[in-house]
Parts: sequence; structure tokens; C-alpha cells
Amino acid sequence: MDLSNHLASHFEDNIVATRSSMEALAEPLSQAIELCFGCVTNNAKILACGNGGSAADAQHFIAELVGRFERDRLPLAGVALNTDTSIMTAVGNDYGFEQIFSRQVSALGQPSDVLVAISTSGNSANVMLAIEAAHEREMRVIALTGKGGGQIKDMLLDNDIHLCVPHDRTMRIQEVHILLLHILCDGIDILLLGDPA
Ligand SMILES: O=C(CO)[C@@H](O)[C@H](O)[C@H](O)[C@H](O)COP(=O)(O)O
Ligand SMILES: [Zn+2]
Repeated sequence: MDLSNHLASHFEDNIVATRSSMEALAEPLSQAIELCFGCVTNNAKILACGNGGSAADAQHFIAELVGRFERDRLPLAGVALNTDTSIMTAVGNDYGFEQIFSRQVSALGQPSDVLVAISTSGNSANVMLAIEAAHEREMRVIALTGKGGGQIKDMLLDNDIHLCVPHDRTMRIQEVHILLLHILCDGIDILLLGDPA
């Protein structure tokens, strides 16, 4: 294998994934920005969850809401459901790993809250049960997926938002997911603070 060609192919593939996502996802992404803005400016909160790299994305996103993104502003309400090891081990141990997020959604979720559910395959059982619990709480869902959306695609309701990266490799999908989450943060800040100087 020619290593430098192989390395270059990652950059090329990332560009393809990013460009096709820009074309496919611009509209649902604006809808997601409006939904998150409405949520955090109406005394509601954003709950986020995912596994592995997507857990990192969920907590990264929430840290930028509660802390800040690029500009100073008031803290925005959000909770990453994959960060509390006591809850995750207790619920995982006592009720099963599939319920580690859904139980928290049931405990914390209110009808105006939004669930950001992240799964590259769209098939992680614990993320799917979190979506089910959010619907039971009358929450709206923003799902970040890839690979055609998996089973999550069929679980979403009409007023949910699906950001499905048109790619089949987990790492590429994750790379676009973090881009989408950063754009969401930027969009929320623009609606809150106006255009950047
Ligand atoms: O970061 C990676 C791979 O890039 C892994 O940790 C990956 O997130 C894990 O295998 C997850 O369990 C995959 O779950 P999902 O994206 O299919 O819901
Ligand atoms: Zn990864």
C-alpha cells in the first residue's frame, strides 16, 4: 500500500462526505437551529446522547451550550446523558445497558425539551429507547445518523428532524456530525446575538 496515497484518500473522502452533506442537509440543519433556539430561549433544555465517539460529540455539543461557543453569552441549558458514570452504571447494571439514556430522558424530559440523538448506524438500542422515551414525554427529536438512518429513520415523527449523513463509514459520519453540531452552535449564537462582527 502506498501510505501517502492512503492518507490523502481520507482527506478526499472527508471532502466528499462534507460536500454531499452540505447539499443534503442545509434545510433540516436550519430547522434544527430554529428548534434549538426556541428550546433554549423558552426555559427548556437540550438533552443529548450517543455511544463511543458520538458520546464525545454529545458532551462536546452540550459543553458549548452551557459554556460558550465562539462568543460570550448567557449559559444555555443542556445535559449530556452519557457523562454521569454513576447513573450509567447503576441503570446499566440494574435495568440493562439499553436503558441508560431512556431512563434519564424519562426522569428529566419535559414537553418543550429537545433530544439530540446521535448514532452513526441509526441502530444503537440505547439511543433508540431514548428517542422512544422522548416521544413519550412529547419532546421533539433531532437525530444525527448516517448509513441511511438505520432503524432510527423509521422511529422519527413528522415534527422531528433527521440529519442523516449520506455516507457509510462511521468515522466520516462522525466527522460530519461534529461539523453539524458546531454549525448548530453557531446558528443558535447568531439568532441570540446577531451576526458576528
Ligand atoms: O468512535 C468510534 C468509531 O470511530 C466508535 O467508538 C463508535 O462510536 C462506537 O463503536 C459506537 O458504539 C458506534 O455506535 P453508533 O454510532 O452505531 O450508534
Ligand atoms: Zn471515532
